[in-house]
Amino acid sequence: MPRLPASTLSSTHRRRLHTCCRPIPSEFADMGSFHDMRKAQRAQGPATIMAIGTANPPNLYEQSTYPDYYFRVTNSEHKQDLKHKFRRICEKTMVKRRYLHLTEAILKERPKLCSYMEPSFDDRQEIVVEEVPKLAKEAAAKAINEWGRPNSDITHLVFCSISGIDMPGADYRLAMLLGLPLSVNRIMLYGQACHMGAAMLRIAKDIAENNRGARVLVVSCEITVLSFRGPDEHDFQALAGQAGFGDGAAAVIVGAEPVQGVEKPIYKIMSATQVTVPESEKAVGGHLREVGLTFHFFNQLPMIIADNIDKSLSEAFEPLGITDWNDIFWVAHPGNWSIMDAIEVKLGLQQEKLSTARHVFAEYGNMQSATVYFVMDEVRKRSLSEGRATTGYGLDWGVLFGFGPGLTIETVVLRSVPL
Ligand SMILES: CC(C)(COP(=O)(O)OP(=O)(O)OC[C@H]1O[C@@H](n2cnc3c(N)ncnc32)[C@H](O)[C@@H]1OP(=O)(O)O)[C@@H](O)C(=O)NCCC(=O)NCCSC(=O)CC(=O)O
Repeated sequence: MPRLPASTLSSTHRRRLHTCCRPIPSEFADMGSFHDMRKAQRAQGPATIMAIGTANPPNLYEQSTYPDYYFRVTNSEHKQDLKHKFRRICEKTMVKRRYLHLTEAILKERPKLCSYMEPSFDDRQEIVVEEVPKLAKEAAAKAINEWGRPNSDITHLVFCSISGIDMPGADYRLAMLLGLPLSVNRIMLYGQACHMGAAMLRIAKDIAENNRGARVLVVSCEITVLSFRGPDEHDFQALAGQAGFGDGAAAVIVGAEPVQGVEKPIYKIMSATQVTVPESEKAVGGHLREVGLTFHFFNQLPMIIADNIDKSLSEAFEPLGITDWNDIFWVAHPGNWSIMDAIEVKLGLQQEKLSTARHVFAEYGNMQSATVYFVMDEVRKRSLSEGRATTGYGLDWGVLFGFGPGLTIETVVLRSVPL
């Protein structure tokens, strides 16, 4: 199995890499110490993000011309009033452009996807089972390339996608496409939504800190093929979904105790928590049926999120004595423009705090769980290009914030590193 050259790793690192996720070595049995065995299995430092990669399908759609495209390909040109309404909705989103897997050519081959509610699950499923692992591979390969170590050093894979459920799953297909070792420990999370970007960091943190030497490849891939559908004048929510969601994949590599001179920390994950907001089950969600995935949300979603974010932040930052949310850098899942407006007003945030989230949303749309990794990538790149002192726009502490069906709120506390 190819590994880093022996000269690159100290003997301590070599020992750590080899103890990860393997049966307890016999030397510990002789020690007779349960405590020492447990200590040896765990990492000493915090989980650290060491690489980020992103990818999109090649088909770019400008929002300004999307209503014309959408009504043409769905054979809905006769619904001119609805098209005008859709144009206004598209403008309201503030999205400028999006990448989508579906093209006119694909839709011609699969016309059921263009109807409003024709049973079409098989057509949709055939696409996503093939395409989700492929786009995920592009993002993962970029992250692994930045990381600088061989694929064979990945010990865990945590993968999420709303779509593509199959057996063996998209995690298996991705592992094969990347040539990951057969010993890699895989977790596949299907059918969740936007909060999973943050939730997977919570999972990766637990894995990295509890398995010395673990290197976790975290991957998100969202393709909107399950939810694409033609317009209907009585379904505003479906129309709003067609206007705002985009396709994208992202990957990060997480591990504790980075190998000096080989692995380059970007952010340390200091804590990660999830909370479910009571009586908010219908605030945002979806249903997977023969017609594909339908999407639902309350118009009050921005206020529900804004009303609940302060409590999560206070609990997360209380140990650090931070109470002013302008003192931290922000890696936020944007959701939609009104959600960011509501958060900004409620917390009294300076406009620059969510400007990176707004930029990603405008350039790509809502890529659900992948979006927050695009924002994280942009924050560290802008921090570098603007000559800031740290990967967090010069600040030490930051929040990676996500929300999704439940209503589920995820709060991840990040520590930046010096640039
Ligand atoms: C569609 C929107 C741009 C609308 O924004 P606004 O509400 O500010 O705009 P607005 O009030 O002026 O409404 C624009 C047009 O839509 C109409 N409209 C608004 N609400 C309506 C409703 N409930 N039913 C019918 N029509 C409605 C208005 O009358 C108007 O039409 P007219 O012009 O004819 O008067 C926004 O809601 C949006 O971006 N939604 C995208 C979906 C979404 O909310 N995603 C959340 C992501 S959740 C997430 O990220 C987590 C996850 O999914 O897990």
